[in-house]
Amino acid sequence: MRIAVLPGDGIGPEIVAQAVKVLKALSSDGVKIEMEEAPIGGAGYDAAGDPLPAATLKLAQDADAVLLGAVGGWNYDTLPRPMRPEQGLLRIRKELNLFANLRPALLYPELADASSLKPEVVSGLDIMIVRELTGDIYFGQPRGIHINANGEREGFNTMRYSESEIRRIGHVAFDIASKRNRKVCSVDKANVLETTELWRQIMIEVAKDYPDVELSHMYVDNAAMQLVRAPKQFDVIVTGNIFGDILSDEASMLTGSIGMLPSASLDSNNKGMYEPSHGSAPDIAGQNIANPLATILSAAMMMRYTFNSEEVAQRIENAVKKVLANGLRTSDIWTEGSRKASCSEMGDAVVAAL
Ligand SMILES: NC(=O)c1ccc[n+]([C@@H]2O[C@H](COP(=O)([O-])OP(=O)(O)OC[C@H]3O[C@@H](n4cnc5c(N)ncnc54)[C@H](O)[C@@H]3O)[C@@H](O)[C@H]2O)c1
Ligand SMILES: CC(C)[C@H](C(=O)O)[C@@H](O)C(=O)O
Ligand SMILES: [Mg+2]
Repeated sequence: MRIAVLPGDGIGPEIVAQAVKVLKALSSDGVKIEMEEAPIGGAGYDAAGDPLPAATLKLAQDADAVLLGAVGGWNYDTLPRPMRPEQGLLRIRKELNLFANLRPALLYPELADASSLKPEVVSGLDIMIVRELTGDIYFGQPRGIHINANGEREGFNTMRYSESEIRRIGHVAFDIASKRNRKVCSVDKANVLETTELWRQIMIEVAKDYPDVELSHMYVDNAAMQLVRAPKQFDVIVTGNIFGDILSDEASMLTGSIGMLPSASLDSNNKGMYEPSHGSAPDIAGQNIANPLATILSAAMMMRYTFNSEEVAQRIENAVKKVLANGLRTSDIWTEGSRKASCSEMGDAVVAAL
């Protein structure tokens, strides 16, 4: 297993170091893993004047999988847009054709008291959010800020999806639902936006190939409300890039913290990049207090999706469960009666539990 390790910025290096510890522990147990590190985001800009240095992209292209921390930081916000850390992330997703972003919102029973919702509303929660990742308003042209006919500045972006882009993410969602509880909820804003009216039409077409999977549709504003009212009604949610970005952060709080939500970003051959759903958390960077579990659980997803090793994936997930069951918590998921752990202590505990 050749893994490109891209720690990035802020808490990125702190949380990635914990996932690397876990991978090294597996490696010393006979799983063959080679890892090589490279800078991305602000670290890429600092090292090579580019948030996605050519050497980093090459390393990622040559690897079987990529482990990424997070990118971004306040000191980069005034750079010209192409130089900003977030552009490095968007470019690597596009370059590697990682169109399918899987964000599982799963409540570990031990964290029921850390969830933003009452235990009876969230217990047993297991939702898979399938977010399209290489299209939508993120990439649509034209975009920019120009002077309009009234002589004032005007900002504009274009929400755009082609039929084939919608179809391929639809198939990913239905394939996943076939192996779960056979329900896909497609989230759109078809009452207002043509792009998502097409989205809905294509989802209905894709559903014809999956007679045992039930398709429903929901407007995104209602979906945001339903996620906190009755989240267990969902099995698989499929949605576009921008709605998926927002809904997955919302769903993370049902699981206790944004620090618990892993992700896999896959191409059509399950080559993938694995990263927590959260960002570089500049407000807590450098303090060794970030929750590394989303990153460690992303490494488990890497074993499952790219390396086809369900057994190793479950070993990592079971180790996380064990640590939580033992009452260890980083500050974001800490509740009365549990023991507070730093980022590195949490990583050490998962390694010990392996
Ligand atoms: N995939 C990515 O690399 C990614 C994702 C989101 C945001 N960002 C970037 O990160 C920077 C900060 O963005 P933001 O503040 O909006 O979002 P964020 O996710 O970085 O942080 C939001 C809040 O959640 C907390 N948090 C996040 N991860 C945590 C963890 N593992 N443990 C404990 N607490 C955690 C932070 O401390 C903060 O209070 C920006 O530059 C943004 O563009 C990057
Ligand atoms: C940093 C940003 C480009 C990114 C996104 O919007 O996709 C982040 O919020 C995420 O969820 O991975
Ligand atoms: Mg996001």
